[in-house]
Amino acid sequence: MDLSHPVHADNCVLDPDTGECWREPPAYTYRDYSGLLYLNDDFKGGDLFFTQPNALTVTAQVRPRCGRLVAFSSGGENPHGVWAVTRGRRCALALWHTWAPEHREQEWTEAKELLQEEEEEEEEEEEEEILSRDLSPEPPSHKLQRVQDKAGKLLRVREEL
Ligand SMILES: O=C(O)CCC(=O)C(=O)O
Ligand SMILES: [Fe+2]
Repeated sequence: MDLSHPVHADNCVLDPDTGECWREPPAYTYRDYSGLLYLNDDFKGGDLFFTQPNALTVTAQVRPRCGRLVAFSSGGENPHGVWAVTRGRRCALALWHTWAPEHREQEWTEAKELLQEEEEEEEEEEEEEILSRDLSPEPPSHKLQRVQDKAGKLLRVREEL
């Protein structure tokens, strides 16, 4: 087989003899999802293909087209390679997504914290409002009870007195 990119998995070391894929260095073990964005199609050969863990049996093939994006999970379940480019130049942008917290972007963390703060403030305001209603001189016709639902969101359950 003449290949531009040998068969591999993106986050583990593939052993085609056993079909196992070792999630250890030198593999980029923190990769969770892979994306390939193709930037041109004026070349010959260079199709992306997926195989079974034996690295031989081709299960799917994708022709790069300008603007085509291929996405797949990065593990041993997706061994893939690239056939030889026989004419022209093939341009592609490889992208990887990780859930690993140590690779989290600082801005992402900050935005998440800001949103969390805002949510907590809103909850506090709501709580104060409910308390002040309960303390009002007129006898309340309803008692508001707060219940924490599974997703952690606050639900108000009106309980008739
Ligand atoms: O260029 C492609 O189609 C595949 C590249 C790839 O598999 C990789 O960079 O890990
Ligand atoms: Fe890859």
